[in-house]
Amino acid sequence: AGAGAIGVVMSPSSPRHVTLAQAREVVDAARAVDPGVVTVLVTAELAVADAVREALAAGVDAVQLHGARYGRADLASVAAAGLVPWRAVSLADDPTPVVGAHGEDVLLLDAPVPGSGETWDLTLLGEHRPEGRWLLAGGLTPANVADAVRAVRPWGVDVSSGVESSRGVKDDGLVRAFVEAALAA
Ligand SMILES: O=C(O)c1ccccc1N[C@@H]1O[C@H](COP(=O)(O)O)[C@@H](O)[C@H]1O
Repeated sequence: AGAGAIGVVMSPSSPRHVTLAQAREVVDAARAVDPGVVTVLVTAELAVADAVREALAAGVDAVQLHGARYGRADLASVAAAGLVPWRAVSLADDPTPVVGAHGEDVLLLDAPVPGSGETWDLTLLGEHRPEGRWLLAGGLTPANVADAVRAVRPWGVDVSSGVESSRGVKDDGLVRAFVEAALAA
């Protein structure tokens, strides 16, 4: 649909959790369509050593670690394995977010519960809107993504629930509508 990156969720309690074989299949399929697409292993639960092992086996480019449980040492472990570290937090975890503050290449600002489809109050960012490579996430949909982009001007956006027909099932039309709205904003 024109997205610059795709994620495979490896977080056992998520309805989107995939096996290694499924992750490889998704990554290979995405690259067949767009060899330049960035592929990301997404987790809020795996120990970093497990996330790195699965990421290398799946052949992804980056690892997106969600939540305050992951710190600088975890992001360093990702980088040491030759993978690109992405840090994902809510403002409750990090009220004054700065890209790279924990060694991440990309910072993602999300609602408190990742993958919940819940929005959060973007005005809370106030004067602490990050600069550089940061992604906005949390309850984005084809209907609200343009307003959100115009409000806080992120480097990019990320979505999961808002492009699904039912929980855990992506909808091709919604994905296309989301990317179109985001790129036009
Ligand atoms: O989608 C999940 O189930 C998930 C599980 C564990 C960590 C992250 C997860 N998703 C990420 O959550 C945000 C926002 O999702 P939503 O659009 O609000 O549903 C996004 O970064 C997803 O990659």
